[in-house]
Amino acid sequence: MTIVRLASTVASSFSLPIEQTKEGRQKPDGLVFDASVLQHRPDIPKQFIWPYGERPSPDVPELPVPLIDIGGFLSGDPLASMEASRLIGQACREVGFFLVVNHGIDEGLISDAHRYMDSFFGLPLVEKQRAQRKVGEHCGYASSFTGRFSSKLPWKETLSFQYSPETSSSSSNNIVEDYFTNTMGQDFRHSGRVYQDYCEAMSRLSLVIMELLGMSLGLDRERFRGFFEDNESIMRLNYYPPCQRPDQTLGTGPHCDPTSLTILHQDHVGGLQVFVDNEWRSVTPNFSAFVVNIGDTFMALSNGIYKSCLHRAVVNSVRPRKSLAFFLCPKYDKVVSAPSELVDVHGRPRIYPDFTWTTFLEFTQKHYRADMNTLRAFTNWLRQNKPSELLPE
Ligand SMILES: C=C1C[C@]23C[C@@]1(O)CC[C@H]2[C@]1(C)CCC[C@@](C)(C(=O)O)[C@H]1[C@@H]3C(=O)O
Ligand SMILES: O=C(O)CCC(=O)C(=O)O
Ligand SMILES: [Fe+2]
Repeated sequence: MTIVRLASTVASSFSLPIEQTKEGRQKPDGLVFDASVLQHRPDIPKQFIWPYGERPSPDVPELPVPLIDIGGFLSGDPLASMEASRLIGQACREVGFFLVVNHGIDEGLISDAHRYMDSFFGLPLVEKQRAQRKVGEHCGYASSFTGRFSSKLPWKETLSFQYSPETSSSSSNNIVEDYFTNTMGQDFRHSGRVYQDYCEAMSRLSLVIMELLGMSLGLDRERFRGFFEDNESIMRLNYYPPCQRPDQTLGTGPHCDPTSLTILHQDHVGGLQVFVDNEWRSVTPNFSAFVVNIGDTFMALSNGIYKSCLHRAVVNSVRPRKSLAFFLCPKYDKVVSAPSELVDVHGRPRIYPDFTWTTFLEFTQKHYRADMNTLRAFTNWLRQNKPSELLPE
């Protein structure tokens, strides 16, 4: 048995809601992902070994991801805005992934956000565990998800935290900065500030993209912007340590994001792959661009017109890889329901039942491990369970 390190206080406090409900498995042994040890091991623990059919292939062709220049839209140029929304519409109907350039976000802020990831993930495991993610919660430090799943573990460590912007009805907030100091101590005030600023920039950018998405669907540009203005989003720092058997494992398994819109920034290493036309394709790193993709919640909001696309991340044996993922999510109790303008056009009925992000998030944390079928499984689950406040009889 390959137990790398037993940390009884942490491991024994885990329960396995997802594995128990979905696959009926038992609690796994006390495997704890200590990257400083595991990254050098020529044999990897069996829980990280993925089945043959799901392992990464060595030569993956590059995906030509559409490059959307939003500089003209930001400066109010009507022709450039129409062109940007047309290209976004095309990308979202076809694949659901695109790159955004000329976004106006300070490169220094992006570099700092990457740099402070090195500081956090470079800490000894016990220190990172001060921010340990608890069972059933989606925020905090997670290493390989040993507490939630017993097989096909992802080769990564993550730190996730909540972000919601200051709105006219909320008092000024330092939600991210406070999270860092409350969980990690005063020494983390500066990194907390960097991620607070980064989240604010991401939230603003996501609202701009929401305007373009609305326009591209023939709606008022304020429609989706207004819906997400009071977003309750998730920021996630993904750190993928080197792995001596990158051919046997995955950094993040195949999934569609259950969230609404993801704005990802990957470092120079590379590892993001998207499943298009029945094959995996890699997305080449571009430091001056953000990779944007539609998530399941926006797919439902667009009545299935825009696609949430399957993707994953692979690891390598030499260099750690970092990515910053901002997951735009609606305010928890807002009802996600496609606007009537997108229903019954071109013979397309309303495809998804109404739901709230609270219910969908809970589904992914307690009942279902996000994969390529999350939205369909959630829809079926909703129809069977019928939360009375959400579904008509
Ligand atoms: C709501 C969420 C669940 C996951 C994080 C996220 O904020 C968005 C995507 C989800 C995830 C990344 C999809 C792949 C599987 C997963 C377990 C992971 O590898 O991290 C997912 C996240 C989760 O914590 O359930
Ligand atoms: O690290 C990456 O490139 C992708 C990560 C991802 O898909 C996710 O966190 O949802
Ligand atoms: Fe993802």
